[in-house]
Amino acid sequence: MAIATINPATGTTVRTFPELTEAEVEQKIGVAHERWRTYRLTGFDERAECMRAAADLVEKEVDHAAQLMSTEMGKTLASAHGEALKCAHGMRYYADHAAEFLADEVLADPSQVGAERALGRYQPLGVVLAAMPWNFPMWQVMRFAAPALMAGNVGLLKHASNVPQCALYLEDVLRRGGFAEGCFQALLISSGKVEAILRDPRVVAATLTGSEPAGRSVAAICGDEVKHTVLELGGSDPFVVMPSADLDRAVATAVDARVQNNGQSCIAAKRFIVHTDIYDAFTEQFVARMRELTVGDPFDPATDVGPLATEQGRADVEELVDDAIAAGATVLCGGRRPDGAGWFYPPTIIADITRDMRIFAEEVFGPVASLYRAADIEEALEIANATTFGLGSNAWTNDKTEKERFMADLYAGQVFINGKTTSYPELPFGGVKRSGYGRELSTHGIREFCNLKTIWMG
Ligand SMILES: O=CCCC(=O)O
Repeated sequence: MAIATINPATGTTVRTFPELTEAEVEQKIGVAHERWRTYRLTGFDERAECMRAAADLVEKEVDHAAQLMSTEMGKTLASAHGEALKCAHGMRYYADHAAEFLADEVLADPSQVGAERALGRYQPLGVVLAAMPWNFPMWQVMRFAAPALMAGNVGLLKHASNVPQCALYLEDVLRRGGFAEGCFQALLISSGKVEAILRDPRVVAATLTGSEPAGRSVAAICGDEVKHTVLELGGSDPFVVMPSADLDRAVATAVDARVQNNGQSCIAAKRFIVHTDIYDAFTEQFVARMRELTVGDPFDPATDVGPLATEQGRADVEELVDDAIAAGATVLCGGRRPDGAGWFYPPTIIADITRDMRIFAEEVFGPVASLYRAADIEEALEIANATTFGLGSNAWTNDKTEKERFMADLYAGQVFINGKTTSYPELPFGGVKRSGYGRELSTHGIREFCNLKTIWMG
């Protein structure tokens, strides 16, 4: 795939970028490695000062940052604004808390291990490669970069090929914030160049947010090299609605959760599992609200749902929907692409899904909701967990016992009760099963790329 800004609302190529040569990549890895040798010795205060200065710049330049995101991948301008501000919040969060999260863990009674003093110390690992996706082109990167830099690591970014300007902006804003040359570099390369980087001894670890095949490939190479990885690989999140739920709130959140980011979020609710007693009432309102949404230009404030980010992405969504229809599923709204330019796809709800349909098992990365009827909580949980993914999950109920059941038995990295699954710097983020492993954000995210060194002094 060419490295280019292609406006998904029109399909026109706005700007292309030459791919780095192998020699240029080699030079950048060298710069990163050299930089790390001194950067690792800087203190938290110095790093925090740069991080806060960069956060100030992101806030000041929020309009520009948002414009880049909407142009490159089609999210609505309002959501792009929100994403840029979320980056600034995450940057400040780690600037404020890194020292506390990475403080020495001193053994209160060192005599237990025959020492005068014993402790665990978090030290940076070195040069880390981040392979990041286009769907949250700034937030996904910054939630790696902020903790990694605050911990004393340096970063190389292999961003998705359709968001090069976002990648270059982030490199630039961190440098202008005061991070020295080489602390964070964007590599404009195709995925074919990633293996050599992962195998380079100067690159010590990798984090990837993206597809399952991409994650498998990075994990296999890093496994071969015995290098640490964190993987966040999509999901097919369940959204269970029980009879005691506040139906209006559940429906409003269902719509928002499914069409957020034009339907392209790994933690978007994708499978709506509704108790039979309220199935008809929920469905009627859900369909009505999905139909009301305005699909169009992401720069128009009236737009709720912009285009899908890539032509291939829309073709993938269409293929899953068409496969379900051909096998007997019912389309309650949407289901057909509009005529005209751009990679638009309408908010869609599909019912009567059977387990042999691809849509039952695969992640739909577009504004398409799959609807299921459950006779009781056992069946709801069974359907919810009948997936190879395990990223986020949602349950709507006001019954105390049911809340406990969902917290205990939804097999996922995150369970949100009566609310939309959302990432927060303050909470761990990650999955189980084929949604990946390791955690981003919170205290856990910053520790992922640290060597917890045991120190024993006699
Ligand atoms: O696409 C993955 C989730 C992104 C987020 O909301 O943090």
